[in-house]
Parts: sequence; structure tokens; C-alpha cells
Amino acid sequence: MSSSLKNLSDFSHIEVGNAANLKFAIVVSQWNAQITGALLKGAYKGLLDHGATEENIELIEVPGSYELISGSDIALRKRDIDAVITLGCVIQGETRHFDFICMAVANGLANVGIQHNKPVIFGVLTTDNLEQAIDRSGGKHGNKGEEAAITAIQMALIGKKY
Ligand SMILES: Nc1c(NC[C@H](O)[C@H](O)[C@H](O)CO)[nH]c(=O)[nH]c1=O
Ligand SMILES: CC(=O)[C@@H](O)COP(=O)(O)O
Repeated sequence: MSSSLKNLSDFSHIEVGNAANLKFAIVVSQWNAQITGALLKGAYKGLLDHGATEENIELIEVPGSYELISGSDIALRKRDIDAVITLGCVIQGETRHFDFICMAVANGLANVGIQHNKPVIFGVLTTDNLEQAIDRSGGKHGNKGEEAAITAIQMALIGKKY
């Protein structure tokens, strides 16, 4: 369902699980730092609100969303990471560069997760403009960073179970 129809950060209807014994890496890009900083705040909230501890959260900052791919691969060199949360914001410019970046990042992150057999969560905004990004990083449509954190907890617990 489109974000414009609901606040996707409303998790009151689901049982997220306890993150107390889970270890996470957050890989955040510095492009559009106003937005990615807000996504990062949301991700920390999502993790800490569900029992995660600061010492169990590794933070890696990379230049742009394209570097989230390498950053996630680097994060998963640590064998004890249960899930990686990637945070970025790609905003359409004048050229088709947006299309190439978004496709590359989506495919690249999926491949990293498969290669390491670990959840790599796609917390990358891909918007037409800054306003849409603001709305989804703590604005009227919630915080995609918090959503990514919740998803990371759920997938990490699934990984522990099977
Ligand atoms: N235009 C945006 C970029 N571009 C930079 C790329 O992500 C990458 O760092 C560069 O191509 C060098 O490899 N990155 C974003 O995260 N957001 C943008 O809007
Ligand atoms: C997604 C991008 O790399 C883009 O914001 C860069 O802008 P432009 O397409 O005008 O070069």
C-alpha cells in the first residue's frame, strides 16, 4: 500500500520480538545527510525500543547510497552480526543517474545478503523530491529508518530460529 495512504511506521498491530541478544550493523550514507540523519535516529529508536543495546549496534558511515553495498559487505565480515540495516536517500536529479543508482543498490544489497546468508534490510528512500524524503524520515508518512529496524529485528529472530 502506498505510504501516502498510511503511516507505515505504525507497528502497534504486530509482535516485533525482543532484540536484547541480537547484534546489528547500521550502514548509513552521507549523501542527503539531513534525511539520512533522521532515518538513523528512527533506526536507533526502533532497535532500542525493542530491547537492543547500544553496544550491540555497529555504525558504519559511507559516502553515498551506492557505497551501502560495500559497506554492508564490510559489516558482515564480522561473523556475529545478525542483521544489517542500510539507510540512504536517493533523490531524482536531472539525469538518469537516479535510475542506475537505485537499481544497483537494490540488487547489490540483495546479493550481499544472499552471499553472507544474513538479512540486509533496504532502508533507502528513492524519491522524486526532498519533500517526499522529509515525509518518510520522521514526517507525516513515518520513518523508514524505524521501519527498517523493526524489519531487521524480525528477520534476525527468524534467522536465529531456523
Ligand atoms: N545522487 C545521489 C547519490 N549519488 C552518489 C552515489 O551514491 C555514489 O556515492 C557515487 O556514484 C560514487 O560511487 N547518492 C545518494 O545516496 N543519493 C543521491 O541522491
Ligand atoms: C541520484 C543522483 O545521483 C542525482 O541526484 C544526481 O543528480 P543529476 O542527475 O542532476 O546529476
